[in-house]
Formats: sequence, structure tokens, C-alpha cells
Amino acid sequence: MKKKTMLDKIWENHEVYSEANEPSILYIDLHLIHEVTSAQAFEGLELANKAVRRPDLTYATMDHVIPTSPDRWNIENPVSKEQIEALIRNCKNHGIKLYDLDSVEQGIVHVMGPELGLTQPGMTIVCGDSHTSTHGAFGSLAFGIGTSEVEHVLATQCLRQTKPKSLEVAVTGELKPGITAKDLILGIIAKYGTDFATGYVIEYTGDAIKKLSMEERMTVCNMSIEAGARAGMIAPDETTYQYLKNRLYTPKEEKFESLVAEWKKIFTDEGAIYDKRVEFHADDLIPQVTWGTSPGMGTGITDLVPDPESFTGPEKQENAKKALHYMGLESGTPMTDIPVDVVFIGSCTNGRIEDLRQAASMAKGRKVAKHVRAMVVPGSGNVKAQAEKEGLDVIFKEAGFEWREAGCSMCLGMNPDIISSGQRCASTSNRNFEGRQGRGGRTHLVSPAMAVGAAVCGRFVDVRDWVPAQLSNLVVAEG
Ligand SMILES: CC(C)[C@H](C(=O)O)[C@@H](O)C(=O)O
Ligand code: SF4
Repeated sequence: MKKKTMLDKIWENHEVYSEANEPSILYIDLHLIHEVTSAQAFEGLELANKAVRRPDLTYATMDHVIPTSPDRWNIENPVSKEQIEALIRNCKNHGIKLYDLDSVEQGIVHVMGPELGLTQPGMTIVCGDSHTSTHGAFGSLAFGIGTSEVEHVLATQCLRQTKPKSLEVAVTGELKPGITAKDLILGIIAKYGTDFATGYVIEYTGDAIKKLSMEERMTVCNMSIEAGARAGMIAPDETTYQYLKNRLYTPKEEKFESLVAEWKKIFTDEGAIYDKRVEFHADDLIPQVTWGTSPGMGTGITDLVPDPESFTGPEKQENAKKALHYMGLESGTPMTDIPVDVVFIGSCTNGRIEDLRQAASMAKGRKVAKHVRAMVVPGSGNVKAQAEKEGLDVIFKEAGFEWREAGCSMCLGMNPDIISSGQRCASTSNRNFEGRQGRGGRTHLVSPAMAVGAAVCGRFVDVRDWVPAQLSNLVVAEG
């Protein structure tokens, strides 16, 4: 029998129609929607006089445009306000469950789905949002779609898709103390570039990956899209099942056990051939910081801002030159000499409870540097509530961080949380494009630990020098 990859298996389980040299039609198990990419889709649907085929497989949240201040229903921007109103209207008209700002379940779509147990192994999951790849951490095939595809899925619960190729990213060795899942994915993208996975679904394998918690796996899969991938995935295992047990939307007791039996079939057969394979050695990885305007323009904290001439080919050299100009950096500057004005801890990359625990363990008893504005934004209402139960909010506030309501916040300039032109931000998010956090703003991508280091010292520091033992074991028992 032909050996199959995990991608092959999930694909075959969902293919409702296929024809040679044509895209297949895939059945979609879970459709997540948010305010930015759904309004036009509903409009199209209504114009065509169609109903939502499976409102029971469609879940909505509000995350991108909402303020993260306590009065967050008070949306001043008229476009944002209309997007939120349209989402409320559309969900009501079509019988779709919406987690709005009054519910504790509301949050960034890629934090909320997994947390509620909506995201499960073996599923096909789509959302009009590129970072849908996050959900692949559970061994699902999860990818972002455009607004016209959102309409198609709403109408049919199916999607026309060409099967992507498979790419194994094998992570050998282990993450050393102080090195996080964020450093791992930034390191992989810095090494292989932002397009090495274009046209592929990445499957991350290796012991270092197996040892990651679910939340760390989500951080890795989240940024697969920044490597060009269609999706990222990790085979489900005990860690996955344990995480999903007793979540709001996972079945209970025997039903759960029989689902686990199904989930155990989702793995890549031994000897199956991926279309492409790369290896990454985790042993020598050090904390990562980006210096440029793409997630691949990154380096280790002990390095210097690179010389554009050190890149091969005129295009890469020109890109590096342009990026350094935008970022206001000179080559040869030690990364640890770069000062920061703003620190943002949050987003669907690093806004989960373990991220906040890690950040709090670093911030405890320390103070944010005087000239720095630092904020912590939980990825969901549930993350916020849990953090408050554990007293993490108090640690942050005492250290001088702002403690905000859940949302995408400063990850992208679509809501009031933005940085000003010329300001430099250490951010735990996933994109450092020009103007991403506000026009003229300069973004450096880092882990939550590195973000706290930058907040306290007012510049980037090597957090391995900071009680590394605290960082080596981040998972605190839930209280
Ligand atoms: C607004 C949305 C469509 C966008 C995405 O697709 O990723 C956003 O979430 C982002 O991170 O840039
Ligand atoms: S947190 Fe950032 S990356 Fe994630 S969905 Fe929101 S805007 Fe996109």
C-alpha cells in the first residue's frame, strides 16, 4: 500500500470531488469568521438569495478592529464600527454563533478556536485570515482563504482547492533554556527565507517538536505562512489529546475516547515521501530578533545588524539596504545596542496563557524602563481571566505594563493601538512589514521573554542571562 503523509490522509478524507488536472472540492469541517473579511461574503450570499449551508459549523468572533480599552464597544472609526455592526447582523440573520465583546470566550480567532476545542485533529479548517495555519498545530489542515472563498464556504461548506505539496521541516536537537518556540520559527525563517515553503504544507517533525506544548506548537504553526506555506501542521499526540480533553466543544468521556482513537490514525506513515525536506538544528539556536521589514530578516541577539553587502545577489542586497533605511539602523550595530520605545506582548502568535506566564516570570519584581510604553494584551477573554486568576495582571501592572482587553491590538494598525512614525517596537507578533503597527513604525519580532527584556532594559538584551531556569520550564500547573 502507498505510504501516505498526514496531508494525504486529511486531504483524502475530505475530497468530495476530484478530476485529473483540476482543483479538488474539499469538505470543510470548521469555518471561523471575523469582522474584517466576512461582510462582503455575506453580502454576496444575500444578493444570490442563498442561506448559510452549515451555520452549526461556523463560528464568529470580533478581534481585529476593536479597541482593547475597557470601553471597547465604543468604536470611533466609522469603517470599523460598520464592520462590527455587519458581523452582528450577519450572525443573527444566519444563526451563527458569535462571541462578541460581552462574552469571555471572545478573542483573536486563532486563540479562541483552539481554546474552545473547536479546532480538532484531522479537520479541515478555514478562515478569511492568513494565520489560520495556527490550527495546524493540532494535526488539522488549516489555511486562510479570501473573501470570495469565504462566501463559497458559507454557501456550500466546500471549497475548490489544488492540493499543495508536502514539505517536512525536521527539527533535530533540542531547544536550550531560554530559547522559545518563537525563536525556533524565527530561526527557521531567517535560515530558509520567506518563500522556501511557497506552494507547500509544512509538517514539523522531530523530538524538539514533540516536546513542545500545544501553545508552543501553535506559535510555530502560526508563522508557517511567513515562510510562504499554505499551512503548517504537527501530528497529534498525547499532548494534543490532553489539551483537548474537557474543552467546551470537545465531546466528553467515551465519545472523547472514541474520537481519540480516530485521531490516532492521523500521522505520516513511516517511509512516506515528502515532496521536499529541510532540517533545522535547534541545539545552537539563540534568542532571535528581526532587524528588517520581513520576518526572514532576523538574527541572533548576540549578532550585529548585518551589512547589506553580505547578502548574495543584487536583489537581496537592495532589499536589505531598503529595510535598514526604513528601520533606521546602521550595519555593524550590536543588536543589544538597539533601543526600543514600545513593547507589545500579545497577538495570535504569542498571546496565550503560557506566553503571559513566561512574560510574567520575567517581569516579576522588575520595572519597565522609564521611556518605554509597554503593554500586555491577552489573546482572548479566557486567557485574560486565567491570567488574572493567577495574579499575572498584578505582576505586569506593578512592573509598569498596561494590562488590556483581548484583541489583535498592536499586531496590526487596524484599531486604536498603534505606534507613531519613527517609533521602534519590540513585538511578539508575526509581521514586521513597513507600517504594520502604524505608519512609519518600526517593528522587531521577538519572543515574549525577549520583549520583557527589552521593556525593562529599554533595549534588546540576551534573556539567557536572566535566570534561565525560569524559562526552561514554562508550563505552570493551571490554578
Ligand atoms: C485582516 C486579515 C485579513 C489579516 C490576515 O489575513 O492575516 C490579518 O489578520 C493579518 O495578520 O494581517
Ligand atoms: S493577532 Fe495579528 S496576525 Fe493574528 S489574526 Fe490578529 S492581526 Fe492577524
